[in-house]
Amino acid sequence: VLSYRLQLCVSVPVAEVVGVEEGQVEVLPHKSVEDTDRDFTVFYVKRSSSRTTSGLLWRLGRTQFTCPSRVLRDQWTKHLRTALKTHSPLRPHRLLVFINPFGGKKKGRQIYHSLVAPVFELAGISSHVIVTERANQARDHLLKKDLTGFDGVVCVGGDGMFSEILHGVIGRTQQEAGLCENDPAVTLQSCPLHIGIIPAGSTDCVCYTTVGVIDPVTSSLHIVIGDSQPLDVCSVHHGPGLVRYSASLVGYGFYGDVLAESEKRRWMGPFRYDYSGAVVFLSNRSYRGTVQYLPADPLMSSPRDKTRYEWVSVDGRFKSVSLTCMSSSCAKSPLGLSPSAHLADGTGDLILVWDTNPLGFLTYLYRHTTTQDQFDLPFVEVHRVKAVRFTLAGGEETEDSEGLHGAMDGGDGAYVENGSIAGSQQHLAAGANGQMMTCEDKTMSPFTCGLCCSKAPAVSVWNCDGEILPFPEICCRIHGQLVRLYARGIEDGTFLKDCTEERDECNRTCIPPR
Ligand SMILES: Nc1ncnc2c1ncn2[C@@H]1O[C@H](COP(=O)(O)OP(=O)(O)OP(=O)(O)O)[C@@H](O)[C@H]1O
Repeated sequence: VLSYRLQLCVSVPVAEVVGVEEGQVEVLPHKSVEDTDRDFTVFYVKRSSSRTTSGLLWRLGRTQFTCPSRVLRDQWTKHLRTALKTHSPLRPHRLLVFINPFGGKKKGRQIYHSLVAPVFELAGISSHVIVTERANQARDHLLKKDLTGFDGVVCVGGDGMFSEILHGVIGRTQQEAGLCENDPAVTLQSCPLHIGIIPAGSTDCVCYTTVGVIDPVTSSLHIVIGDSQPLDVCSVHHGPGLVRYSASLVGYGFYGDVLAESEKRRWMGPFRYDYSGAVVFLSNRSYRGTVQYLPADPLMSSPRDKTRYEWVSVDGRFKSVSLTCMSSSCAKSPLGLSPSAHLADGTGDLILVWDTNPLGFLTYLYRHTTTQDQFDLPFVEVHRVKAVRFTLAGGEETEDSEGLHGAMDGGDGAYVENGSIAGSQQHLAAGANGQMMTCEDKTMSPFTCGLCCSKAPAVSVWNCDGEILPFPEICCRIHGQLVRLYARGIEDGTFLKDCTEERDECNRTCIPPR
């Protein structure tokens, strides 16, 4: 606990002290040092509530101390630095930083050098910075190059850039562990490298969901103090192989169509999403399909309780089928696609929106922008799941997920590694081991045509974290806590609400005991 002589008292947990410097020092917005013999400056995390977002903005707080002598000053700085090392073992020392210079408003480089690098330098972090020259450069680097000595990887960019780094970090870990990523039944190894996200994209959904604000300084402070937030990841498989990993949204129907439309209109910039959303909404499409899901444990289960978790199958016509491992919130939808989804409980939320009339679907979409419950509608259902499989209606089966079924309907409800991809599919079709629900009664007769297209397509595409998957038949498995982010989830800001002085310009910090 630090205190100083004026009436003001600032309490800072050691874990939130960013650095200690001799002299009277300023770091942001510009570095200045007045080197005096008896002074030292302590930098720490200072919170302030954001009027526009749910999370708390973090700022670099700064307090100067004057000691009676230089000897005493040196004792203070030495002891404080030792305390930081002892109390914060997860603080990174060396980071690999990838900057996408073309993400969002193309300000990645500027954001990093003016707001983030000074904070890293203050915290004594050495960084190796790579400004990417092409898509997938960061992923390839992580898969192939020597990563010895790095504690973490920092992504300066948006969700697409984060996805690249996610694929690189997961792929590298499985390579080194000798595990086959193609087999959905294999339990993947969690990744030792932490990932930090400095938001510099268009949507920055993963950053918003895991930190609560889109703010480079807040994110850089989470990195330097070594915060650690585990994250579930979904692997998406098609045929005999892995297609992609997803941290936020795997969506078919509406969300797939919006992405496909917006890709055609890249020239419009970020506005293309709103425009494409309107076009797809007006085209009023819905798609037939069969969704099979493995429900998550309803209550805490024991590996010895011999409970069988059975696949559930639903068949019908859907406006959208979405699977998300996190709430997937963003500035436009502050509570997100599934507001109570957990970041790291090993489950995903499956949201089925049955075919309905346009007004009903508009209500569903609109509720994402408000605090109203978007699941409290008769044509929407949501399930907490461990795995999902989607096939086109008509009974054509693909071979992709038979291994998953075989491995995952085992007696203790746990995943069982099973090298063979064969043979356990029949029980689903026959309904012997799963529940088959045909929900024609929930399904409205199809709208064949909307305002914007003359002929409704029979099949949509999947939107996997902003990438189009052109094949409809996929199976997905949630991998609990596969990666770790330098974050801590969204902090509760209610304790700041009563403090009228805690604004950006305020020098005080009010921190409740943790
Ligand atoms: N140097 C580069 N040139 C072209 N594309 C790149 C480069 N570096 C990265 N990319 C690719 O650009 C894509 C988009 O980048 P990014 O996610 O950073 O920005 P965004 O699309 O504006 O933001 P968001 O994904 O949050 O909407 C990523 O899929 C990434 O693979």
